[in-house]
Amino acid sequence: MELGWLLWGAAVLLLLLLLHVLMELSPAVNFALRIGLYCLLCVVASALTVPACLLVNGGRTVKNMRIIKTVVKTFKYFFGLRFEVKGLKNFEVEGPAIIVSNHQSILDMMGLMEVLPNNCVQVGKKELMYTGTVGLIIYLGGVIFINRKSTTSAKMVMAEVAKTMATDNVKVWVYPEGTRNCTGDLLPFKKGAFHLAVQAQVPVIPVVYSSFTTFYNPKKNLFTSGKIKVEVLPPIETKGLTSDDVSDLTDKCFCTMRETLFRLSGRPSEAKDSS
Ligand SMILES: CCCCCCCCCCCCCCCC(=O)SCCNC(=O)CCNC(=O)[C@H](O)C(C)(C)COP(=O)(O)OP(=O)(O)OC[C@H]1O[C@@H](n2cnc3c(N)ncnc32)[C@H](O)[C@@H]1OP(=O)(O)O
Ligand SMILES: CCCCCCCC/C=C\CCCCCCCC(=O)OC[C@@H](O)COP(=O)(O)O
Repeated sequence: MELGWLLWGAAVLLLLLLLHVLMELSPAVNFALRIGLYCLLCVVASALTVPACLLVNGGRTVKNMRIIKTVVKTFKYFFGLRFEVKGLKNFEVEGPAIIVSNHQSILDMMGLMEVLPNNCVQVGKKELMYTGTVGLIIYLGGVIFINRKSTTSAKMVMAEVAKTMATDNVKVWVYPEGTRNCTGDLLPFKKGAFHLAVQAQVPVIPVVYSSFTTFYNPKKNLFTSGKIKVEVLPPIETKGLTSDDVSDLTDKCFCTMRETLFRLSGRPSEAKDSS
């Protein structure tokens, strides 16, 4: 029996050693293992968090986001990631708001939870519902699912949100690029978030994460430890704006966020070029 355990121990040690050597030798293996670990963490942590959410809050509610946030905030230690956050006070607006931020990777869930204010749900693509335990925890957290392939149906869901966010007093977090983009720049913004803000007459709060490109690049199999600067910018008021003003509001927010992204990522000259 004792010899059996000893052999198991030796086998596990050997496996860990082999993985370590492979990770040192091959960036592709290193990248795959680190991303694999992230996905595994999400799946396992979700499986453990689902019962906690059900026991504490009974079902699908934004209150579950507090529990999810507490769990996800520990993930950064596994990957040697650090966040430097500024401007959290800008979240302290009276009542609901639309929060918009840049979206670089699935790793963004760590940055999201690092700063997520209370009573805040995200808008997510409906495909996320079918990611097993992760889909279940996202559902329980109250995420609003949209079908990106159908503008009509996405608009209907968001119009409904515009009606309920005041009564429910929730903030809504939208990634206006509409997809992940890890180029160090922003994609042109979709307008849904800004229509929502104007329809509900609530402020837009931009949040900008510095570029991941120095420590994370799937094309180059790069994923090391790193520091992410996060800035919560002052709210942009929408009181009195109408649907005719949505394009200007979108452009204004885009320019402010792009300038901030370049500043945080150490690219000040390009920020000047874009203005
Ligand atoms: C414990 C362990 C846990 C582990 C883990 C936990 C994680 C727990 C957190 C999970 C968090 C998930 C986070 C997911 C993150 C994503 O899934 S990101 C992807 C999904 N999100 C989005 O796509 C949001 C951004 N997209 C939009 O807002 C888009 O505008 C829409 C609504 C989808 C529409 O798409 P589109 O048709 O391609 O876009 P767009 O060109 O803007 O609109 C077309 C026309 O419709 C108009 N329009 C658009 N929206 C509207 C509107 N609402 N009203 C009126 N007109 C409108 C536009 O003005 C435009 O007309 P024109 O101005 O050109 O005449
Ligand atoms: C029974 C089915 C089993 C399926 C197992 C799937 C396992 C998935 C495991 C881990 C995934 C962790 C994902 C955390 C949530 C990430 C949210 C996110 O970043 O979604 C991407 C979305 O914003 C934009 O998508 P695209 O860039 O347009 O694409």
